[in-house]
Amino acid sequence: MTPLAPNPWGDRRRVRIGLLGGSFNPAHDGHRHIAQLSLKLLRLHEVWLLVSPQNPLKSTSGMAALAERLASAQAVMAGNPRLRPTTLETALGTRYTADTLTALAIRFPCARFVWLMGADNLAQMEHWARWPRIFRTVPVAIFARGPYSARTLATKAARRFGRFRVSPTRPRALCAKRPPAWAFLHIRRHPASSTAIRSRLV
Ligand SMILES: Nc1ncnc2c1ncn2[C@@H]1O[C@H](COP(=O)(O)OP(=O)(O)OP(=O)(O)O)[C@@H](O)[C@H]1O
Ligand SMILES: O=C(O)c1ccc[n+]([C@@H]2O[C@H](COP(=O)([O-])O)[C@@H](O)[C@H]2O)c1
Repeated sequence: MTPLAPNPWGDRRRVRIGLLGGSFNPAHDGHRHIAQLSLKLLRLHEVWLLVSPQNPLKSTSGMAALAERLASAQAVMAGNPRLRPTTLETALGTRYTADTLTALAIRFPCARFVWLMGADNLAQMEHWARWPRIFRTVPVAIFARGPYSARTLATKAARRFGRFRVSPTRPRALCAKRPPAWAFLHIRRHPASSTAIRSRLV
């Protein structure tokens, strides 16, 4: 994909795109698991992986180069052209998710975006820059992960937008919802984590 082509679809269809932001340091099967489930459960046309130039809340120490993390995402997503690793945040010059979503909405007016993330990220989202704007810009799908699920539903972000939570039994309706709208999806959990992979490498 040419990341900043004005309209990759060339028509006025509202294409449904899931955005999976991450460090991908490195990418793993847990990422592929939720990306594939997103295509299916949310009826998405594509998932774009946004390989982050640098998570503002993570240390730069031990963070592999962007090109290396992109290559790992390409390797893990290989074989499914609807799962697209990108460096869109670098191209857009954005670092914070709230800014990325605003920039993408302007750049791709024919797309309907939905933000995808694991339950661990919902738990720390209250520390993200201008995080309520994320909920007001796009629908959000949160995937069960490890031990986080029960605990995250009690966190600040979940409570603040609690009344906008939609039923997880109809996830495909999420994309068409006007934000704020979010769903917690009780999927089969996948145990993979980049931290565990890195610890095996040293
Ligand atoms: N096994 C998994 N199950 C569900 N969601 C996951 C899983 N692994 C990663 N994610 C989600 O994918 C996104 C990107 O994750 P990230 O690249 O930080 O991987 P990670 O394994 O969480 O990394 P690290 O261990 O370095 O924090 C985040 O929203 C994260 O919650
Ligand atoms: O916008 C922020 O303040 C912010 C703070 C922490 C994480 N994020 C985003 O959350 C996504 C997941 O990050 P990570 O490092 O947990 O894979 C990724 O797209 C980051 O850019 C965003």
